Amino acid sequence: MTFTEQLRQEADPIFEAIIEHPFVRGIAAGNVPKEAVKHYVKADFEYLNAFMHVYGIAISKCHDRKDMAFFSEQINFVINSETHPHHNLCNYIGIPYEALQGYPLPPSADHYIKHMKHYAHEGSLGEILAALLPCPWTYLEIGNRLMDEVKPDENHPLYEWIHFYADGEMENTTMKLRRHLDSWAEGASEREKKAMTDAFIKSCQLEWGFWEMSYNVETWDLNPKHATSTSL
Ligand SMILES: Cc1ncc(CN)c(N)n1
Repeated sequence: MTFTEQLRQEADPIFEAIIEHPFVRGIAAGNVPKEAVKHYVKADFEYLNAFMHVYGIAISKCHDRKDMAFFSEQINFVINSETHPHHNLCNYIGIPYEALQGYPLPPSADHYIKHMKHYAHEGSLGEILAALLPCPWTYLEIGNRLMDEVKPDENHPLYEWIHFYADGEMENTTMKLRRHLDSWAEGASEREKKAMTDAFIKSCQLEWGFWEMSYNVETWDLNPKHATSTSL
């Protein structure tokens, strides 16, 4: 079994919990509460900005141009393509995309980006890859599962969202990250493999937490101004 196959096996209950999450079930049924979608898009716009920052830091740790090219293509993909599913969600709730940008992150999303940035600043390239991988991998599995289950046609309000994540490009990104991490793991010590596993499992849990945060429209409980600054 490869290292990433072992990670996937260990994280299986979390992947299943994500697929069964009420927000994801709402995407399948085309009836997610609109407030939850609005909360999700606001947080996800900032989350993807942080994700690109982490890719940028990963580039600074690469020695090989092929690796640099991979991370820079991923930044390009987020900027130029991953806006499509956001536009689909914005059309669904009838709010312009621009109106949902620049908001401070709710606690669970704030935790997730700080977790990734921790590995970006303190970790090896392998630990960064492990922290990043659940982002495309969980969405790829959501997309594939919903395609199989729902077989949405163009009348489904979230057809484009589902198609986007079930598409070959997501598979491509996930496979490239997996191959990279598998080859890193071959030369890693037991201590580093444990750290990579920890980074991966926590990112999976934080993916679940992101859906939960959106569905429950999570906010900071005590709300003085300083507690809500974006801190990116
Ligand atoms: C929180 C989160 N995780 C993953 C993805 C898919 N790139 C996303 N858009 N947002």
